[in-house]
Amino acid sequence: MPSVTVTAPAKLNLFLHITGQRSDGYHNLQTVFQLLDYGDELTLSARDDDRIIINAQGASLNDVAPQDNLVVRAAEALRAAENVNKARKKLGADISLTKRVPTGGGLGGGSSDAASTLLALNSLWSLNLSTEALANIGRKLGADVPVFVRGQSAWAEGIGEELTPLELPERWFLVIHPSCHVSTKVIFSHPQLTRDTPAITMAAFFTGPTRNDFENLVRRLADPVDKALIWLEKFGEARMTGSGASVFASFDSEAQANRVQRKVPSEWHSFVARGLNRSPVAAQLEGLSLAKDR
Ligand SMILES: C[C@](O)(CO)[C@H](O)COP(=O)(O)OP(=O)(O)OC[C@H]1O[C@@H](n2ccc(N)nc2=O)[C@H](O)[C@@H]1O
Ligand SMILES: Nc1ncnc2c1ncn2[C@@H]1O[C@H](COP(=O)(O)OP(=O)(O)OP(=O)(O)O)[C@@H](O)[C@H]1O
Repeated sequence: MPSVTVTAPAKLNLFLHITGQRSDGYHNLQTVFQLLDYGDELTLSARDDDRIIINAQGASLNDVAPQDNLVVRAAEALRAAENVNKARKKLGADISLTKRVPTGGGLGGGSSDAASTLLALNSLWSLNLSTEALANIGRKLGADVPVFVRGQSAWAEGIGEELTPLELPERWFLVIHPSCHVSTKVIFSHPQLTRDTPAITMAAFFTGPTRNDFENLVRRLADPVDKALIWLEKFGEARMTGSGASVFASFDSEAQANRVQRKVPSEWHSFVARGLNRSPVAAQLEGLSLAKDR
């Protein structure tokens, strides 16, 4: 059975404005997704029966049952999709997941795992679904899945699914995950969340002031996030990503980011990553297509 190893890159939200709330409760946003060269790793192979078996290793997935893992939910959603010919063959897979991205960190780790699973199984199962079809399946698993399916850093509007690819300047990021978890659902439904930031243009992102609308609220609710931001602000402009709890600052070079990382207090998890305009997943899957053609 052919197998393939793919990355599931993490993301940062370089800014995040909440511009309104829809009648279904979801919030309209403006954000820039910056993909990172740091992520989880998945190795997948097709099975000749219809079982989907996950073997997850690494940090912080202890409380997630296998059937709730976004990897398994993505595989099941893919084979249940309308445009998949179910009569053709058994669609099963063995999937091993190595987690590196802190869970619930605003780094999109679970969403990226789901997207990489959709992309890899589309190829391994020879389904030939379009990127558009995969992004639509992904959207039902999480608002952040489509950007990872499309695989490019992007300007996003709507609930995060209206994407315009961006070429961002090359930067290095120091990301700190203070040891606390912020629930996306809880923070989105908080009565004190700012939900009426006026929309800006894409050009204003590059030139004007922006912020993360969750940040002030999360700082008040989660002391470790406040402490991490105060610490990181000594070295540059520090900001929270997504709905928290991770915070980041950007640097011109890897050496500068590494120098600051060496000073990070030991109670916080941290990593240094380069910003990517393109996800490595498409290139990783090209190798699989070539092997299948041989
Ligand atoms: C904060 C961000 O990470 C920014 O990139 C995303 O908007 C969140 O994306 P996500 O983690 O994939 O979130 P989902 O799993 O889709 O949603 C979790 C919960 O957050 C709320 N939610 C999410 C996205 C959104 N635009 N508005 C919302 O109100 C909903 O109550 C939803 O039930
Ligand atoms: N493979 C997975 N990796 C991480 N979390 C998973 C996975 N499968 C299910 N989950 C569940 O999804 C929740 C969200 O995880 P994730 O790491 O994507 O959050 P996040 O980084 O805050 O995401 P976002 O920035 O999209 O809000 C976790 O708390 C966990 O219970």
